[in-house]
Amino acid sequence: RNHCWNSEVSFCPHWTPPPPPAARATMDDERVDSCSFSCPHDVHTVHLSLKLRVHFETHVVHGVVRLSLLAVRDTPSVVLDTKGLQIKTVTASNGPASFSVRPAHAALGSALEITLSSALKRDDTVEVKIEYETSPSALALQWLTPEQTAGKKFPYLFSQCQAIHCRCMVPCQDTPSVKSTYDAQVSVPNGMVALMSAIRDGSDPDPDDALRTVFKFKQPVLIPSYLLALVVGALESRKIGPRSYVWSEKDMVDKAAFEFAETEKILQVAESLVGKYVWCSYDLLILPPSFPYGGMENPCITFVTPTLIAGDRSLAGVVAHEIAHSWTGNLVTNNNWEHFWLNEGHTMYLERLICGKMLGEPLRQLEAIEGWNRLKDSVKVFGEQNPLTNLIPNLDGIDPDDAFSSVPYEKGFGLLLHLEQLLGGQEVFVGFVKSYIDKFAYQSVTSEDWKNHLYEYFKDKNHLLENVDWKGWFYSPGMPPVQPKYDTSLADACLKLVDQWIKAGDENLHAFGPADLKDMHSFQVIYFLSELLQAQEEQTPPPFSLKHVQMMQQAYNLNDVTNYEIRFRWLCLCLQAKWENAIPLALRMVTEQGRMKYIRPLYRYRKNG
Ligand SMILES: CC/C=C\C/C=C\C[C@@H](O)/C=C/C=C/C=C\[C@@H](O)CCCC(=O)O
Ligand SMILES: [Zn+2]
Repeated sequence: RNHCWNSEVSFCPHWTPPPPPAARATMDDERVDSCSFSCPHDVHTVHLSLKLRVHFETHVVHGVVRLSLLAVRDTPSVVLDTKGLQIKTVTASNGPASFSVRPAHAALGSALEITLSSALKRDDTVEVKIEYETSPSALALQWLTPEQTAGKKFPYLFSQCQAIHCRCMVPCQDTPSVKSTYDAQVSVPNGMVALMSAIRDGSDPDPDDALRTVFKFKQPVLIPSYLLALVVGALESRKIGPRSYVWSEKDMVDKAAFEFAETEKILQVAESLVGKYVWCSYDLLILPPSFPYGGMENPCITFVTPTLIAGDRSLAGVVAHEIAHSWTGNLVTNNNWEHFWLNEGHTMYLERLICGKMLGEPLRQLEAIEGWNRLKDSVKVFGEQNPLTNLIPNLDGIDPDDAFSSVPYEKGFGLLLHLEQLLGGQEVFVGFVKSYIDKFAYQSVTSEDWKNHLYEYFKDKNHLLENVDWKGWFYSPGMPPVQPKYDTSLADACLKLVDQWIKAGDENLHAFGPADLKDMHSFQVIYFLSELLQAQEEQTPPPFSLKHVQMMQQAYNLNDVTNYEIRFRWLCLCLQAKWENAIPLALRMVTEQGRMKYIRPLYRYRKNG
């Protein structure tokens, strides 16, 4: 049941990766990535070859990286991104090289400038080899002691490179405007397994240390640096489909295999919408509870939070999201982080299309309605005049982590749903999305590239596109200029129950009971609570009293619900109504897992008293 790592050495034996595109013409305008010091106008990293040794005793990764570089114009030097790295040696294949590490920027780290002995002419190639060490405080790397793991016997390490943390792990061009293939060898203590965002390519005893094992990987598909990923731990696997395994520590792996058993079906639905999956394998890694996100779309192995394990597969929508990223984000990539909505808005759109195909269109519509509430929450937290609520924000001098919110996801989705309704419906608009993916696959694009293709694809409907308030959608803060229309057939029952609760006086709260929710899908319960929260925060005075919350617990026993999406909204409602009994439950939720989507809002209630 637990396959031997080596027995899957050639997991994709007959798979030939797609040919990379012809190198895109050098960008005419000096479009820069304000989050990177590297110079994509000078050179492009075509391939990285990594040799990493993971040292748990010091929380350091020792690395040797060989960067294969292609000059896209004449240049005497190469500039890479680093953060907290100790650069030991730098050599170049075209002769002696010197290097200097520039003073550090708080968020962006330090530029590593490499001066070559002979300048590069356009189309020249050169290999630069760098020996370095990471810092124990590298933001990209989360180290766990054995006590912090489920098994308690081995330590654990996982990476999170999106958006600009790869530079803490490898000196590189840490910008999504550059895409490279990679191969890697990772040496770890015996008894532990290393996995990367790549195809597994076997493992061998470490020739330099009998107490270590070397795991090998290859990623022949072009990826941006933020999709480089590494995990090392006492990992086991279970096969869940012809091209998929789940990986986790022993105690979680069987539950994960059940929870994500529909992965292959989701992959096939996605392929039916937007074409062939080019990454060969699709595995899922269930991380320890401290993982800060619902999922991260690392190629070949999506990283997910254990909070998705609801026991009834009801939270697999995140897996649909991460699978969708195999096309939007990982194949067609935002050129820089100001165009992040291209990654996330299209992926939300595909995620909800998959939901509609698998669970029915009414549920896609309900997810869309709930998403509008998510967008309202983010606009409220940032402030409706905050330029970070623009769909395309200016990130000069801003750390992308500080700009992160539901805006690129839900304002981006809202624009695409609006265009679907404007331009002829779902089947028509999915045709555009597939055409956008086919045109820009393996490339990095801006919103201008996307918009030009939209106008080209719908050349007979440009009169409709001319009426779209592009400035309002792209470059204005706050809520969008237009709200899409929705099929409210599933939402209506939720809104009716909300209305009943809000209108019920304290004296007749006994009218409510478990039958109210019995026939509701979990998405409807989530939306019911979401709407109650909206009412609490939008109405003065808040319509939901402490008595209401206490009676709702009596009617529905939501304290015992384990579905994190429901539990999170319920505890927010309890804290909003200042029910002190909820405080220990909320403290348990913010300490037993690290997903920021849940932790940040719950702590805001503490701050607001
Ligand atoms: C305008 C913002 C521009 C760039 C931000 C990019 C990355 C921010 C960095 O914090 C990384 C984010 C990673 C997100 C990963 C998964 C999310 O899709 C899920 C988030 C919500 C959840 O937990 O489900
Ligand atoms: Zn995403």
